[in-house]
Amino acid sequence: MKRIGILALQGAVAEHMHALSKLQNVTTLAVKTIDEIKEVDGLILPGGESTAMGKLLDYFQMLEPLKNLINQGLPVWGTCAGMILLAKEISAQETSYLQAMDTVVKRNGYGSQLDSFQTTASIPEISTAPIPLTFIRAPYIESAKENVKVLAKVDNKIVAAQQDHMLATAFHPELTNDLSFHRYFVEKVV
Ligand SMILES: NC(=O)CC[C@H](N)C(=O)O
Repeated sequence: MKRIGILALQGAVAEHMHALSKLQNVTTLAVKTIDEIKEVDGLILPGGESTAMGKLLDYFQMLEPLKNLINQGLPVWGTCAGMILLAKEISAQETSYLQAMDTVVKRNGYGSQLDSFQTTASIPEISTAPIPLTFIRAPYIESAKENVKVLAKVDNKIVAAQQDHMLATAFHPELTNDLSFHRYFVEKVV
């Protein structure tokens, strides 16, 4: 049995818990403190608003301890805002947060909320079937070092990537019925 935490300071927490509840051999925990995070085998940083989540992490003095846990190998998956939190650099922004993945991320890379969209992509590492992708005021990875494995591109922009125990998606698998990214995280990354 693997225990997956979802960082529950802000954002799409319930949706990830719901998706994970459909998998076998997984229990979920909405985590709000570093002590709770130390109890899980893997952590999801959900979508939401990266500035708000970053401020909350800072306010609750969780930024440095979480950064250390990730550096020590805690498996993490950042979706959308979570992907922004994981990036070493955020394009056109001075502050970045967990500085864990060797990526430069562009926030709101597709424009405003109204430019949210859905598409499908074939991502062989994740699933043999095409995967539906939901982008909501999404970021993309502008550039990544060669130790970052690019999993998917949409319109030639990197939208899913993995670096060792860290997974990042610009889109929201928890808002679709496709469980392949959740399964991949739990089985292959954690
Ligand atoms: N769906 C999302 O997580 C959107 C991310 C948001 N636009 C941000 O910059 O944090």
